[in-house]
Amino acid sequence: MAVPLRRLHHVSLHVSNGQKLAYDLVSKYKFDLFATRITGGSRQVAFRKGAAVFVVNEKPGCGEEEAGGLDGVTPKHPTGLHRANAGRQGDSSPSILYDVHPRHPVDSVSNVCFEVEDVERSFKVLRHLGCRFLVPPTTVEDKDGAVTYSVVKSIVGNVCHTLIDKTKYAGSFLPGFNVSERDWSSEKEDEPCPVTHFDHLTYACPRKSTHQVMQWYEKLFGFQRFFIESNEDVDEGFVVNQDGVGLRLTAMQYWKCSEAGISLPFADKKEPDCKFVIAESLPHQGRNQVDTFLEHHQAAGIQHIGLYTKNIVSTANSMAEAGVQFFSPPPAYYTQVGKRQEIEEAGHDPQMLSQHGILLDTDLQQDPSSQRECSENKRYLLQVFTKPIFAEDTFFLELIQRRGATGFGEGNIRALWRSVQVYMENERRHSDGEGSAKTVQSAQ
Ligand SMILES: O=C(O)C(=O)Cc1ccc(O)cc1
Ligand SMILES: [Fe+2]
Repeated sequence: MAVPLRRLHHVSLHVSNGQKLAYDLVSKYKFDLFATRITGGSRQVAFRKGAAVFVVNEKPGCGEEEAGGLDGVTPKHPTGLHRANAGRQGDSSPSILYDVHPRHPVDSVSNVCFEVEDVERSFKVLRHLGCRFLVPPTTVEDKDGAVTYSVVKSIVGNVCHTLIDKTKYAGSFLPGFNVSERDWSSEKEDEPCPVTHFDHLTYACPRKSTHQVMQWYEKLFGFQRFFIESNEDVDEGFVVNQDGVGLRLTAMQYWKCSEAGISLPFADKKEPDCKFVIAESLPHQGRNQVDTFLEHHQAAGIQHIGLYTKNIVSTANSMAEAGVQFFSPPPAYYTQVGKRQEIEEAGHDPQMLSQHGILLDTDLQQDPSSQRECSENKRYLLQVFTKPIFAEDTFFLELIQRRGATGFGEGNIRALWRSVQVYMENERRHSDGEGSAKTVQSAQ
């Protein structure tokens, strides 16, 4: 039996320069810094935008090992599964909570933390199914109650999952963190960046690994296949093989309220949570974004995260004004007769979309269940992709606004790839000219 997931709680990043990323997340991507945990051994800082929460962990200095990251938890308690009060500041405080210090050589987004019903039980079930745990069930307390967590290695590269049970915790984030006083629940009406949650998370994986990854998530966490396109082949997935793009995409999702019928205080009906996309490259198609990621990241892993926004134009505008760089397709994209009409029929202005490289794809599938909200029965989605956010050409963010369309647009993927190629070509020319070894930097 799979372990049911309640919801995605946060995504954590491990970087060498936490201050730089904190600055970028707040000043450029408009996230709010809302919780910190700063000890002698580490800095953990949490940022939120709606329900999208990132925890940035600064990598400890050289020489510290993975086990050192758990200091005080596993080594001192090799058999005991509980360790109360670890969150209280003091000598016994572990250097990192709710995660491990990875030994990954480059900055990486490596932990997706899920809330589960029962961490002890999940641990037993998953261990029985062959999972490797980096942290056994561990309890952390503060004045607002207790949280139990455990960290399991996933089948994808350096990705881990923290499983967390917050049912006995009344605080607003996690024990051990100092949370700022502001009321984060209220949503501002005139919010220029209305990002509400993580829409999807995309893994870059080696060729032919998709089935194994899908099976792992199905068997262990009850994920279900989600067809990106109605005529998608079950085995082949959604294949984009045109214009020099050679990608195989397969998507899966889970439900916030599990099949087991658990009643949740925050979700009274079943609804899909964040989708997971597995991307692998097709052979003999030349370079592509997935291979670039695998090379620079030195492992399979989280290639990008789609942030759901209610207004992509305003979100992209305000992020761009603050210095975020987006990939833009060639200007001809917005003047092609078909695309221009498609954009206008969707009620958008091609000129506005072109300013920041926003792409639009219309979904022509017939699915009466989601046509209500769309004009003229057309479902579409708008996407825009940022340039990589770390020093290496690896992880990037995406903004996505959906109008009925639940999948991903093939046209958008091809347009994105063209933009990346133009960008890489310019970078190459630039670095050849300047004799610099630098690859991609999000600039400013
Ligand atoms: O379209 C999307 O948002 C996806 O997430 C699919 C995808 C996967 C990998 C790429 O390199 C580009 C696009
Ligand atoms: Fe995406």
